[in-house]
Amino acid sequence: MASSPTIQELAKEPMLVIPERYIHLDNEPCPILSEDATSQTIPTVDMQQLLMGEATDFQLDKLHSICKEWGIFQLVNHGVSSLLVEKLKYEIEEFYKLPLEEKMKYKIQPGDVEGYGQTLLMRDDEKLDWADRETLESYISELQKLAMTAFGLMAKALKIDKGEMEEMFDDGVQSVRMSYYPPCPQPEKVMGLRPHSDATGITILLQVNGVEGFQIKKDGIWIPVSFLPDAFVVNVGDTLEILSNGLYNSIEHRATVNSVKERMSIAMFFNPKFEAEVGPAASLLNPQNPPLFKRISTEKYYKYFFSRKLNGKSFLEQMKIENGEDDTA
Ligand SMILES: O=C(O)CCC(=O)C(=O)O
Ligand SMILES: [Fe+2]
Repeated sequence: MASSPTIQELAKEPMLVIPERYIHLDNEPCPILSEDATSQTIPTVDMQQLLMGEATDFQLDKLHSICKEWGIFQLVNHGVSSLLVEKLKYEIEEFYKLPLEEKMKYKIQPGDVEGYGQTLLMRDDEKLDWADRETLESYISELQKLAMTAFGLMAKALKIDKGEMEEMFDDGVQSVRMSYYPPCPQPEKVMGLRPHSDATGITILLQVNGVEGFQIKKDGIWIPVSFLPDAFVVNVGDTLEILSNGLYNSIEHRATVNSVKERMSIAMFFNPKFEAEVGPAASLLNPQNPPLFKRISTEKYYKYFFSRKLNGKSFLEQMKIENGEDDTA
């Protein structure tokens, strides 16, 4: 989608009616909240408490039930320096303020996955230069440590072999999506980011400029999420739902826009490593608990990952074993 990097530019034109191309006719109840969708607070997980010896069992049980029932939480006391986070937010905001010509220097090239435009940024590529490189690099490495700690705790909570989690996610593939959602004169007709679940293990989301718009679908209802100051929003992705054999919930979510203020977010995705296989953890399976999902190579998984259109929980649907039959063998 390298051809449409200009939603930000488009939004600068005086406009009362939005171009057809951006109108979502298939919107489930329009992204503007219905009257009864009160803002609920998603559960909070305190990393410091989790890592404290005595509290561990209680905290782990709490983490476990949150991942099962919600698949999403605010992570506080996460240990990432707030100075670093504030610096990153500032630099992202400054980047989007640059004139188009400047931003276009970072334009995504055909065949590339990184750059200014509508796509993902991948790590480990020397051309990364959006925000000050050092800030983004430090943020990525801090979040990588945090994600590995979270995976370790989840393995404990799931009572699976730690090795099984590590096998899938240690030295895994990370990707980043920075999103800029301009204000829109008809916010009820468009979608910032359409409903989807993340194909990741976990995603760590940071809201950049304090403007809200992130919503989750819980028990069939869209719920707006208010970000706590200094918190990350962490969500379970499809591969963790699969690894946990359906115990953990890869939550469906979307981003809405408003008519007044632009919104920015940065999502870091932690995916399985290339050599791994995606499937339920063997240590969870037994005759009473048969696999609910197929096991596939990450090669197949990534083929899907890069070709997919965001569409609800369609990947998980595809991965489900119907009638106990595994047709991937
Ligand atoms: O911008 C947001 O708040 C959501 C981003 C998101 O869900 C994604 O990038 O997958
Ligand atoms: Fe997402």
